[in-house]
Amino acid sequence: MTAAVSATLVPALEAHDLRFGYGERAVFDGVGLSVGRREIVCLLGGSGCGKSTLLRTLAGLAAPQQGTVSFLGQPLRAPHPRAALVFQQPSLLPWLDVTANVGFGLDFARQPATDKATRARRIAEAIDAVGLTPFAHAYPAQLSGGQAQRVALARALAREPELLFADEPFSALDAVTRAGMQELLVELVHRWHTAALLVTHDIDEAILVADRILLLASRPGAPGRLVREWRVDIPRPREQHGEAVVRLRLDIVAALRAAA
Ligand SMILES: Nc1ncnc2c1ncn2[C@@H]1O[C@H](COP(=O)(O)OP(=O)(O)OP(=O)(O)O)[C@@H](O)[C@H]1O
Repeated sequence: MTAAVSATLVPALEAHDLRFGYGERAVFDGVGLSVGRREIVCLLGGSGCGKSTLLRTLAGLAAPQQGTVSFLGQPLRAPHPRAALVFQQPSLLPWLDVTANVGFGLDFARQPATDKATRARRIAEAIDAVGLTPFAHAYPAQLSGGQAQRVALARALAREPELLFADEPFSALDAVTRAGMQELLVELVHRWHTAALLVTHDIDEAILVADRILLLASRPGAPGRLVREWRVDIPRPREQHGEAVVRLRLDIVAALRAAA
């Protein structure tokens, strides 16, 4: 087998037996998962079960007290330059316009150096992909919440990541904007040939977006654990009221109740 072929078999992300806690209290324990190349995995769970903490640990922002995380087959001990993050708040710099905010994503520590032309191309392509070319020189205060989150997405994509970590990226948006952003995310992940790990508490969002759903749940006082997994083979675009979607939603609701 050639090196190129074997490299494609290495998952984007792999974690084994992870534990993280504050003091004596474990937030999650015994967590193992993987995200394949170009795969969209949703980490679904109720409020407070440890989703964000797990995402931070998987992204190298928090060190696990037990277990290992590998990114592209290598142990991960700090945020990886080929990974990008999007959070609930777009966290744009108010004194920079859209182009400069997207470019800022290329200036983070440990990003590979890019020449001026490549940098400009990557920024322009990412802004175009999220439909904001007419706003390329607008400032954050001139953007709607949905547009600001598009800039955050463009800032992540301009880095050409192997894996996009997203923590409830659309939960602050209205329902219509949110539906559009979910479709856009799937389209961009496919177009950029990246993988994505999306944290959400929204069952419908997980079903509409994911290739695979992992359910994280915790009983009161107990650490969060991955309790179920679903492969979502429903063809896209997925209809919210389609038979397969409704059936999967019922199954997830039942699993959430059983885990509570
Ligand atoms: N800095 C901290 N110190 C102590 N406990 C914390 C800290 N950060 C989070 N926690 C606790 O860890 C648990 C998991 O929090 P986390 O934010 O990961 O959950 P979540 O599933 O993402 O919740 P939500 O969906 O409401 O954002 C919660 O009980 C929270 O109170």
